[in-house]
Amino acid sequence: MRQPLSKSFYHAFMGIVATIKKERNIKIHLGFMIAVILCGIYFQLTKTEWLICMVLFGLVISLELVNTAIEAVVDLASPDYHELAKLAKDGAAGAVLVSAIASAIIGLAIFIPHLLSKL
Ligand SMILES: Nc1ncnc2c1ncn2[C@@H]1O[C@H](COP(=O)(O)OP(=O)(O)OP(=O)(O)O)[C@@H](O)[C@H]1O
Repeated sequence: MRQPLSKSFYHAFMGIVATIKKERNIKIHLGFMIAVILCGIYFQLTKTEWLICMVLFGLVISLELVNTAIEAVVDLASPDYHELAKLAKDGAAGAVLVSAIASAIIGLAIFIPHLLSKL
């Protein structure tokens, strides 16, 4: 059944809120995000650098939301140990890890030159 667009947005927003409440990892990512924004303001990042940061924030947070959704579905479908459940959970967690490592490397490439220019 189709639901109004405003209701879809409401459910999507509540999904984000529920994940933030439930998952420790997304809180850590949000903490890093706030730290990067504060550092970005301090170092006066260029427009392109801000856009790159925004894409990376979106990527990591989105993957964390998908990871939590996969964990919930796996717990529902396979409460007992199963190799496929393990593959699904570990693969989803791996996707978050890959995006976080890539973001950290790109973040360092953006911030280190700004840091050096201040010395
Ligand atoms: N039903 C299952 N079958 C097989 N392995 C599982 C199952 N549930 C969890 N695991 C294994 O245990 C690991 C931890 O899962 P668990 O659900 O306890 O934590 P998590 O919710 O994935 O972790 P976090 O909340 O920190 O992201 C998984 O990555 C997976 O390797």
